[in-house]
Amino acid sequence: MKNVLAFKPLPADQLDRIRALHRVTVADPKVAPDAFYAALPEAHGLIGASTPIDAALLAKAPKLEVVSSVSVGVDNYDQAELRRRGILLCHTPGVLDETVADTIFGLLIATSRRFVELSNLVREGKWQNIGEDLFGDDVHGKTLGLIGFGRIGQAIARRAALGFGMRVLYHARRPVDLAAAAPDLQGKATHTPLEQLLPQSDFVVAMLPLSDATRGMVDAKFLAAMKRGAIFINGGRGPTVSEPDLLAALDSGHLRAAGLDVFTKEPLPFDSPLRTHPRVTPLPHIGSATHETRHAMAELATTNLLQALAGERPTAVFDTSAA
Ligand SMILES: NC(=O)c1ccc[n+]([C@@H]2O[C@H](COP(=O)([O-])OP(=O)(O)OC[C@H]3O[C@@H](n4cnc5c(N)ncnc54)[C@H](O)[C@@H]3O)[C@@H](O)[C@H]2O)c1
Ligand SMILES: O=C(O)[C@H](O)CO
Repeated sequence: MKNVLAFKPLPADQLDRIRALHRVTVADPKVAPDAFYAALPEAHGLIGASTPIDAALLAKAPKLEVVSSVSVGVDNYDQAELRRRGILLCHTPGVLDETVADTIFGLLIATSRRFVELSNLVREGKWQNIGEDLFGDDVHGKTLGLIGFGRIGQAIARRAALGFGMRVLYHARRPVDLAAAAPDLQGKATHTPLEQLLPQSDFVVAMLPLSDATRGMVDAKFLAAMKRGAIFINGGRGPTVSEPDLLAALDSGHLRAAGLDVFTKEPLPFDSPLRTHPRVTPLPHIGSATHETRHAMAELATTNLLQALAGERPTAVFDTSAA
């Protein structure tokens, strides 16, 4: 029997799976720091999400064998320190792709058809004539530029190309072998250099992990290269975008709108201009937040944790060797 510290609540059935084999403490360091730090020195496994795990915290956990994240993104964890200490890092790729792609498509439609702004007219009793000044733009038939074309990017491309008849261009670290990875997208998504993708796209969707290479990638130069009147959506990680540069591009009228599920600082600070900007549709990082998908993520994270504690290779280990 080993010691597991759940730093976020888990569904009861997944906690039961762990409790059947190990001792479990549930303590979120932001809510119950005393209980969390009391359990940390004896913990063999950590499971949870959205809490930074840095070198100082890891130094207090000498017995740790595995950190199992209930997320696919692992930028919250000090990967180099985990590798140095020989601690496995596990995550939840794949099980959330379709749900996150649904959310991103929702943002595409909401921004282009001005759902929030026009819904507010109804709520405020201001619905009168819907004239040209309140029309939106079509989504179907337009060009989508995807920045990041991994599991989720491909699920977005599928909706765009197969469901909405869109032309799909993508930029990634390297071209994807569609015949092997996504045969249904063959001939329907084209690897395109960024400098050609940006001026051609009516919508640009960033679906990038946060790394040294992607931090601040969407800056003034990137935004200026976008087509005038285009819409920008961020579903990856907030710090991949310079928020001041995005606001400037919106205020100058170069971009028509932005849909944002992620922000540099979360929860979004009350004084952020992005919170109330009339042409920004902000969401509170809910890409994967459905009952079904969050349960599937917790289930995979639990499986990863139990496998690691049993000395088996977990289903989804994140490769920290590049850190
Ligand atoms: N909003 C949400 O709730 C939510 C949900 C899930 C994932 N995410 C974020 O989305 C990210 C992507 O998830 P995924 O499962 O599709 O990952 P993935 O690893 O399958 O795909 C990542 C893609 O980004 C590309 N990429 C990485 N670095 C790049 C660079 N420097 N330049 C250009 N392209 C680069 C890769 O080539 C790949 O195409 C996650 O890491 C996470 O941060 C957000
Ligand atoms: O990376 C992820 O899985 C999402 O952003 C949820 O945290």
